[in-house]
Amino acid sequence: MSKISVKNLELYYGDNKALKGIDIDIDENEVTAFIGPSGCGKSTFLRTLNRMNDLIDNVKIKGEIKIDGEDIYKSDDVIKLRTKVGMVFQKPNPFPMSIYDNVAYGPKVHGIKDKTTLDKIVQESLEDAAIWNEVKDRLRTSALGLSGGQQQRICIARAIAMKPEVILMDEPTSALDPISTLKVEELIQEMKGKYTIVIVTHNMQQAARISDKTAFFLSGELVEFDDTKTIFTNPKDSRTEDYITGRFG
Ligand SMILES: Nc1ncnc2c1ncn2[C@@H]1O[C@H](COP(=O)(O)OP(=O)(O)OP(=O)(O)O)[C@@H](O)[C@H]1O
Repeated sequence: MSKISVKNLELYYGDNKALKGIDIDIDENEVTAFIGPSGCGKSTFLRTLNRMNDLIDNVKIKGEIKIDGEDIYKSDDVIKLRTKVGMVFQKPNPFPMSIYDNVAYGPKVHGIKDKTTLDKIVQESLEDAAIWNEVKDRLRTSALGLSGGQQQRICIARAIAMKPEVILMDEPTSALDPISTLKVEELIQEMKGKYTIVIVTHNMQQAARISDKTAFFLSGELVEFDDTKTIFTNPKDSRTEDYITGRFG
């Protein structure tokens, strides 16, 4: 079933047309990967899905994005949208506070004060982010003392604590070493089924390993979107084939 439905989406930064009419349906509880060369609009498109581009000056957006049938640009409740559609960034960016407070932060801002409830949310989120066992004895120490890979899983736990339905990830492993990358990839695999995950990656092997569907972007256009297996073994468009075989990009 499609969770996110995008029709003829165009985005301009000033006069620069960065997205040129994107049409895509993203299925629920799957991992969808966005690939393509630098500057093709992957991150821009990802950010439209929870209106992060609203924060950038001079951005104009046309077209339609529906999540669960609701046009997200027609609603004024951006806070509600960003609760439903969480985000994990390229560089792990934990807040300079304890591990516990990082994860409890969002729920607290949303008015949850009861300690037992917060304890439960923190534990469940850290468990879901596959990092509970590594940090359960040091919840009150600073998240900044963790390794980069652990910090990224704390950031994923922080996103999970808001009980999102969709999680957007912008190159979540590009700043991590291979072992941490593997852990985050395994985590993404475990998370699907429960969450709709959309991930931008420069790493084609990663897209092939973890995603169900892959979208290939080029110069602001969505060139091809299909099952990951098809994209990597039998693409229909010659530009997709050129890219995945390393002929450019
Ligand atoms: N904040 C911004 N202001 C103006 N132009 C921008 C901004 N962000 C991106 N762009 C432009 O939009 C186009 C698409 O950029 P975007 O970052 O979405 O591509 P990308 O595929 O994610 O690239 P990369 O893989 O290098 O991150 C580029 O031409 C870029 O210069």
